[in-house]
Amino acid sequence: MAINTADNKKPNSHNDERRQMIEFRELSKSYGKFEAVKSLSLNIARGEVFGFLGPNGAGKTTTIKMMMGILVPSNGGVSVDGINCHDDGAEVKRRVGYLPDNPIFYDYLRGREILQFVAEMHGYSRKDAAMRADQLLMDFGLEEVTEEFAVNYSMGMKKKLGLACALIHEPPVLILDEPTNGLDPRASRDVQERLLNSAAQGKTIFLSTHLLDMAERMCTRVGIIHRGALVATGTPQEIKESVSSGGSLEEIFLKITEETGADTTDHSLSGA
Ligand SMILES: Nc1ncnc2c1ncn2[C@@H]1O[C@H](COP(=O)(O)OP(=O)(O)OP(=O)(O)O)[C@@H](O)[C@H]1O
Repeated sequence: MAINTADNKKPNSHNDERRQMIEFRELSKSYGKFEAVKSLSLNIARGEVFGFLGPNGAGKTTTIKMMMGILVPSNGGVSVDGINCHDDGAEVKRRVGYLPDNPIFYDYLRGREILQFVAEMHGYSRKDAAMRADQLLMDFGLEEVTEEFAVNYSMGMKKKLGLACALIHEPPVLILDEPTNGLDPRASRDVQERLLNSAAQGKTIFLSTHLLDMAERMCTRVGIIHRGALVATGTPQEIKESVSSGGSLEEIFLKITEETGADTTDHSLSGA
């Protein structure tokens, strides 16, 4: 089963083009003969919180790495705010805050130093970088570990520090790979609340996850990727209604990702 959408259409009016913040155009990636991402076409509008859902190995991280210019597409492309992610990675990074699945820091820099360093890399003066760092450390409840080396941070603290790094230059777009992976429920809830605050400020958020309850709580729209192909997009409610009435998103997700193994039926849901 595949649920397809009007996303696959190219924007055909000036208004459409201005509305879109992230545009995937037949984005594909092969590792040797293995197709990890298959002709992904999708538009994400400004201000959307888009959940990119998929089981292990579906192609989420590969897609995000192409968005960040870390991997070169085998075919097609992706742009952020009209800028091609492959051709002009530096411009894209000015507009995007990126949280990798496993954020890596210089182990022997302290939390405050890492944030200041990232802020200065984004062009803030030393004084402004220090102020931004202090503000974010407080926002994320890390004020008690500002002088601790990152090597000693727990997974939850590292994720929060990574998110603070992603937000430090106040980007309009956040691209987050499994933002709550490995967090305990309290830390996960903290991070989700922080992201909802960012969404309320009008940021466009593209996040990958396999946690369906989080997607349901946070996302204005979701896309399900399975074996490299986008098989469904729509609001969580639309997806639930399209497959069966009354089912949870988890049930739908299991159903879709089970059936798509053998079936490529198209199910159109919503426009971009
Ligand atoms: N460098 C690589 N070389 C070969 N195959 C790769 C490489 N990186 C990823 N793959 C394969 O591509 C597929 C997609 O991987 P990817 O990491 O994008 O999935 P994912 O959806 O992020 O999975 P997970 O939720 O487990 O992190 C997987 O089958 C993976 O084994």
